[in-house]
Amino acid sequence: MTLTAHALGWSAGRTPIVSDIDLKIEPGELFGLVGPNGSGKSTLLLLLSGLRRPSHGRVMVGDIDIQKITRCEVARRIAIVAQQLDTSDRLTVRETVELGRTPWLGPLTPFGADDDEIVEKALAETGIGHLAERRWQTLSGGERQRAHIARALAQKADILILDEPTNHLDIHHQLSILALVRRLPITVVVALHDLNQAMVCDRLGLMAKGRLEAVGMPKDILTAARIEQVFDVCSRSIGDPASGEPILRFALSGEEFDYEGVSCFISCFGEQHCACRDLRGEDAEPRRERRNGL
Ligand SMILES: Nc1ncnc2c1ncn2[C@@H]1O[C@H](COP(=O)(O)OP(=O)(O)OP(=O)(O)O)[C@@H](O)[C@H]1O
Repeated sequence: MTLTAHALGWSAGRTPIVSDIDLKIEPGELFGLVGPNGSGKSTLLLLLSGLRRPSHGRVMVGDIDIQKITRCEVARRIAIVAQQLDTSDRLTVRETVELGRTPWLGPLTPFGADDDEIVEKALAETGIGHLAERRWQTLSGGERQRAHIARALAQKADILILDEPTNHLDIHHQLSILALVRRLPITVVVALHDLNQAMVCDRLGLMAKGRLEAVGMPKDILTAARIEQVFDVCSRSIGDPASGEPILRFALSGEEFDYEGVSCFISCFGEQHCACRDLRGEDAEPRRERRNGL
């Protein structure tokens, strides 16, 4: 199902937080949102999910304006795992995941065997089947995160929105959640801080200062120049020795950065800006000359 933002914006009082977002996310696409802290990723995800009412513009799910349908109708189409979700209810993990079925239940459609099966599958896919009868309050941060993802999967929506789903997770669970997300035959929009993890997305949107700075293929979005401009760090892409897949390495300006066995001093600013540009492989020869001058 297509998810479209038209001239979308949200302001806190008079302060614009997210502005002028035009974006079309295609059915089945894995769309990643990257950007520095405070750039507006979570706000945009809340707007796209219908949990936050836009100050400007609109969000369409398929050809329906999400502000014009009920919360339950939105929830059948869009599931979200937002940041800092919590509950003080004395629920078990299974009961929490069962909440994902709520949009599909009604007086004539009570919780049944099909719902049980969906919940069981969501617990298994997120690797928390063994925690099903545990109380929510006894879970670790990573276990809670996986339970939230299970609840969203159980919702069986056409679009899944995830705000930093790998937060709190150890490396095994980070990779398994990302692999799961990639396998899902639905539209997924995911905010990620790890730019290497973001490389697996079909397309990326780069947020900066509340605006969508660029949208495109990961390799075209995560260029050294853009990373430097938006994140204020130097970066270079190296090939994985086994697969040849690009891996990004980062350094703060002014840090030592090992380049082809040569230790280079990097400065992102002023005269020595060129040293950083050299690391992108644009002009290796002048780099050596300039290094002498550093
Ligand atoms: N309700 C609010 N009132 C005032 N300011 C807000 C509100 N919600 C968000 N902001 C501000 O808007 C900016 C964007 O916040 P948002 O959480 O969308 O950023 P983010 O890109 O998700 O950040 P992070 O990577 O740190 O999670 C931040 O500066 C934040 O402080």
